[in-house]
Order: sequence, then structure tokens, then C-alpha cells
Amino acid sequence: MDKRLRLYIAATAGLVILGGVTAALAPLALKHLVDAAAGGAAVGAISLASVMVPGAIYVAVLCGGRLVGDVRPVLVNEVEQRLMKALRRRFVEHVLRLPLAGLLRQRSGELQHSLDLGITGAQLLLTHLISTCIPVVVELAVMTMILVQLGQPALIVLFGFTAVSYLAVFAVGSRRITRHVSAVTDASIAVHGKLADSLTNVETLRCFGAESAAEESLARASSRLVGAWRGYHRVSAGTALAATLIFGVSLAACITVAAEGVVSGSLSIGGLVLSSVYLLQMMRPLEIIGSAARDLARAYGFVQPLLSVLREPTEPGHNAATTSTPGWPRSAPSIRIEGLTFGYEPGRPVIRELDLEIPAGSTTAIVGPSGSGKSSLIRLMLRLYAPQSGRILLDGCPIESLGVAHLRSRIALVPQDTTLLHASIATNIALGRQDTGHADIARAATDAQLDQLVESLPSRYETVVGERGLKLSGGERQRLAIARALLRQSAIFLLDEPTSMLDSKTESAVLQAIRKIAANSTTLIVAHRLSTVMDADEIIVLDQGRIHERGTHADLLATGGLYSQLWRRQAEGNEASRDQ
Ligand SMILES: Nc1ncnc2c1ncn2[C@@H]1O[C@H](COP(=O)(O)OP(=O)(O)OP(=O)(O)O)[C@@H](O)[C@H]1O
Repeated sequence: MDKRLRLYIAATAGLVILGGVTAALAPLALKHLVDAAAGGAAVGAISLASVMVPGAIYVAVLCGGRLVGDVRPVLVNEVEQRLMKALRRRFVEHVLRLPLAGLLRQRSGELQHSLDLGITGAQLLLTHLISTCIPVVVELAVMTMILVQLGQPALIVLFGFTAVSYLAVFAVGSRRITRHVSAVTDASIAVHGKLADSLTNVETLRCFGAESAAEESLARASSRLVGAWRGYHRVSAGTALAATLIFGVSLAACITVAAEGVVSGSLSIGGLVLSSVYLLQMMRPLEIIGSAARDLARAYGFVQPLLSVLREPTEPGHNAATTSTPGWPRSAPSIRIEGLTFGYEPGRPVIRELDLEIPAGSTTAIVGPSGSGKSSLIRLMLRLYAPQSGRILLDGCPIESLGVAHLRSRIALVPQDTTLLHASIATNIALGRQDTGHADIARAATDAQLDQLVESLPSRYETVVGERGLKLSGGERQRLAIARALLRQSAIFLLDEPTSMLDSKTESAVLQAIRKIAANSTTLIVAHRLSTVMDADEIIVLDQGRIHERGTHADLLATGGLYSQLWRRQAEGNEASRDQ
């Protein structure tokens, strides 16, 4: 917590307590004013000054209270906004470091709504704590002290009874309300998740005529939300009715007790005024505490999804002790994979006891049928997932011993599916390298054959690519991803089908640029189009998570195994498409 925030909190707490004290002291000042005036019932029996002094004190206390009330929202807002800013930042920091396996189980709309609800809940909690609970507790404490001074035990008992039974009603109500709020929160998150899912996939839904299925699914989720809110409001109204009944009875009893005190002479006229004002004044704080309890129960329910996200453990390797290993790895490390076994789900291994040695500075291609585990191997290299057994070593050093941020900063990736940020082309190319100059960005774009496209756009490098980069074609997105990787000039290049969407002319130009820039790096390239990888130092053919065969292009063709079959099939396909 920064020093300024602590100062704001201290100043706010001071004002809050002062507000509670002045609210309780104002009726006492009024009592003294009334008693001073009533003491001179006969004309001329009292001086003007003896009435004006308590009058001035009454005015000062009232005005002081109002002043405090006027200034307080400014400080409260400052505290609230600063705390919300910190909470938002903490949430995003945490979510960006959560393990992918858990993240993929949730819709992004659900996560976003958890944050929105959590912020609303935290704001409600803070507002009630600062503006309601603390001032009211202070006010009630000062009132109790003054009532004790007044020497009216019956009134004190009655006030105590009213307070306890009122709070008991709200304690029971709050527990029931919390249950209903959980139902509202879950239903609301589901609605937002479905809504975000539909909006993200609007093109797919349209193309497959699935709009009405999406609408019905959303309508069902919305109906559950309507039902959940109905339950919440019914319980809320029931609690409020019970509280009103208690107040009605207590008010009548308090007025009777106070009137008896005046009749018996144990209470002055000022005391009568004080107790009747306190009766009304005490109802207000208790009422506020009551509605605050309702809101606090609601707020507690709202912050639960956010807290459960924050409680989820982040992926390992983010702690300071492992985040940096200066000078490592050298420009092109060797990669050794030892007995690697991995699966996304228990009992369904995707990579099985894989052993592989990739010499420093070499280019190794991974090919094989769809689903054979090629992309999964790339994800394990980036530590997006952890293997069930085995390990990956860079220059003999297990990647688990490095901080994930440090490891990833030494790797340039071209992923199979490129999604871009809703930002400019320049920002997307320089992702993770914010301090890169325009000349370097433009050079990377030229090497990735993206420069012609950029020059044709009115805003050039400042053109915003749309959400997930949907304003660009698949091939353009892929070239942008290649430019991004080329810019990083990393020790390791991981290329997952880097040219699958490019025509053969663009592909050969891009591959040439990659080869040039990756000359001082260790490169792992995954590809289906075998012509892309025929020049690799070694080609690994994966099948069902195991190495089926390995060797150079010529070796593998000579062996006549799976690779040569795949090569022949692709060559026949190419010939057939040329003939057409
Ligand atoms: N996040 C995930 N959760 C569960 N299973 C997954 C996940 N990602 C991939 N798989 C499964 O793991 C297996 C291997 O996937 P992987 O993406 O590594 O294959 P691949 O060889 O790269 O395939 P392709 O050539 O089609 O890209 C597949 O059966 C796939 O369905």
C-alpha cells in the first residue's frame, strides 16, 4: 500500500469518527439550550447570554457535523478509487499468470464479469464500512455514554433491546440473503460468459446458422438469473418487514418511558427533547446498519468469484528467486529432452517418454500426423504446461530452474493460430518489446513480407487490426506473427506451422528471412507442408507422441517409412493441383 493511500485512509478515518461524534453531540447541545431557556420560564429571569452560549454551541456542533459530511465524500472517493485501481491491477496480474489448463476451462466473459462483480462488491463493502458502519458505531457509542449520564436505566434497556433484536433480524436475513446472492452471482457470470462467447464467435454462428441455438442458450441462462434475483428480493423484503415491526413497537415503548420520566420529575424538559431526538436518531443508524448488513451480504457474495480467482495458484516459476539467470542461455543453446511424458487429461498421454537431442544452433523439424503432439511439445518448451514426467534442458540446465519470464524472453514463437491485440500493427509487432524503435519494426515487417500491405493502408503502422486481428486475413496475421518473432532475435526459435497460410512465393521469401535471422539460434519448426522443412538439419517424425523415425530428408526418403509416404502423398497432391 503506497504512502499517499495510507495518508488518505488516516484522514478519512479521522473525518469519519468526527462525523459520528458530532452527530451524537448535537442533541446534547440542544438539551442544554432547551434547559437554559426553560430555566427562565418567568419573563426576565434569565439573561440573553445564558441562552445564546448553548445556542452558539448547538449551531457550531450542527455546522461542524455538516462540514465533515461535505468534505468526507472527496476523501472517501479517493480511497475507493485508489483501492479499486490496486484490485484491478492485482486481478489482471494474477489472471495473466494462471496456468493455461485452468484458464481454458472458463469463458473470458466469465472472468471479466467476475472482476466487474468483485469491483462492485468491494466498492459496496468500502462505502458501507467508511460511510455507514464506522460513523454509526461511533455515534451509537457516544449516544450510549450520554444516555448513561442521563440516569434513565429503563430507556437504556429499551434502546439496547431494540438494537439487539433489530440486529438479530438482520443477521438471520443476511445469511439467507448471502445464499441468494451466490445464486445471482453464478447466474450472472453464466449469462455474461455466454454473451461474450456468442459475440466473439458471431461470424461462426452466422455461417453455421447457429444464431437461434445461441439465443436460446442465452435466454435459458437469463431466466435463471431472473429467478435468482426474484428470490433475493423476496428475502430482502421479508427482512425489512420484520425490522419495521420491531421499530414500531420499540418506538411506542420508548415514548411511553420518556413521558413517564417527565411526569415523575426524573427527566428535565431538555432530557425529554434529548431522549426523543435520540429515539429518532438511533433508529436511523440502526436502520442504516440494517440496510448496510443487507448490502454487505450482497457485496460479500459479489466478491467471492473474484477471491476464488485470486486464490487459484499461478503457474510456477514467477517468483523472484528464479526469474533471472544473467547471461543465460547463450545465443543458441542445445536442447535435450529426456523421458518426456505429458497429457492434458489423466490417462490420455499426448507425448510419451520422448527423448531428443537438438544440437546448439541447428534447425530441427517436427512433422507427423495431426494430433501427434507437435504443438504440445512447443507448449512444454515454453512452460505453458508442465510435463507429468521427464524434463527439458537448455545447455544442460533444466528449464524449471529458470524463471518463466526469463525463459520466454529468450524464445521467439510463431504460433499455429495467431490472435492479435486490438491495437496498431506497430504495437502488435513490438509485443513484449515496447521500447523497440520504428526502424526495427519496419525491418521486421519487411523481412516477413508484410511491408507492402502496411504501405497500402491509410494509417500504415498505426492501423488498428481489430479485435483478435480480425481485420487482417489469416496469411497477413501469420506474417505479422513472423515479424514479431524476427524482431525478438532470440536464442531459440519455435515455429509452429509458420507459413501454413502463405502462398509458395511468399513462403520461400519468408523462410529465407527466418533462416537468415535464426542463423545464430536453435530452431524447432513444426510443419505439415514437408517442402517447408526438407532443408532442416534433422527431421523428427512424431506419431502418437513418440518418435517414429528421424533423419535428414534424404535419409527418411531412403528408409521408405511414414515420412516418405507423407512426402509422396503431398507430391501427388501438388501434381494433381497443377494438372487442374
Ligand atoms: N488444451 C487442450 N486440452 C485437452 N486436449 C488438448 C489440448 N490441446 C490439444 N489437445 C489434444 O492433444 C493432442 C495433441 O495435440 P497437438 O496440438 O499437440 O497436436 P499436433 O500434432 O500439433 O496437431 P496438428 O498437426 O493438428 O496441429 C490432440 O489429440 C489434441 O486434441
